[in-house]
Amino acid sequence: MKKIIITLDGFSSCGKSTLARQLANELNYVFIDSGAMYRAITLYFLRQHIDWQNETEAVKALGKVSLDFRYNPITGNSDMYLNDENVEALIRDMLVSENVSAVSALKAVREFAVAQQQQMGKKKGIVMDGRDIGTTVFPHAELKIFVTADPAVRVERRFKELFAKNPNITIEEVKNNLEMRDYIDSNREFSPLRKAEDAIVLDNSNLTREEQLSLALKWAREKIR
Ligand SMILES: Nc1ncnc2c1ncn2[C@@H]1O[C@H](COP(=O)(O)OP(=O)(O)O)[C@@H](O)[C@H]1O
Ligand SMILES: Nc1ccn([C@@H]2O[C@H](COP(=O)(O)OP(=O)(O)O)[C@@H](O)[C@H]2O)c(=O)n1
Repeated sequence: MKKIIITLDGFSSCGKSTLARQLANELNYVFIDSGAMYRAITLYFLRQHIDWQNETEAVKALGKVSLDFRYNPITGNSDMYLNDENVEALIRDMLVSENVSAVSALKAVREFAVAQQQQMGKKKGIVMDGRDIGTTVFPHAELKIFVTADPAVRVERRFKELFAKNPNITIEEVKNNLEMRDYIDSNREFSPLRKAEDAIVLDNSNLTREEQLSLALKWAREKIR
């Protein structure tokens, strides 16, 4: 059967990874959470105290970063590995969330991540979510979805998720982080978050996970046919 590339882009916490994972499972495709790669790079920079505004230092540090996704048989998902260490939980930390958009705005970081993402899509049969997947990484993808949801709904969803892991987190903290990242991601010079012209908009503010999947699957099957 014909294999395609499916891209999902959009603001923070609107359900992109959830939908991308669901789609990949249904279609037996590879799912790549591109945000995890930017988060892992950020974790490395923070740990090594890299002055990332210094381009030479950032490029040198990137030379020591090795990223890969490995299947986790317990969760059934793929975990992010940074230099052979499973960092899946660590990269969801608030400290990483506070710095990831600044790191992701750097030209050297984008070139580093995008080249690897394009390589992963060579054989097609892939669902990738992020901010610039339909615009920069795979501009010729067969199906592009721009996921969106009401800002208050997005804050509530992310808060619920983070609160389950850390009851000290406040809704204000989550809201501020989402607003800050959305602003930086949309206004940066290289590969800002944009809806690709040929992307379909999916507003899931009032959709269940099952409803969003069935809509997206319908679009995917129309393209695969
Ligand atoms: N349709 C939905 N209804 C309710 N919660 C959802 C829905 N889709 C995703 N979520 C939840 O919202 C949160 C953010 O989803 P996620 O997929 O991580 O978003 P993104 O990848 O866009 O940042 C997660 O806790 C996820 O389980
Ligand atoms: N393709 C991508 C994916 C993520 N990112 C950056 O990485 C951050 C974290 O991405 P993420 O997908 O994990 O974000 P959320 O799931 O928290 O919304 C984003 O806020 C962007 O700054 C990016 O620049 N380009």
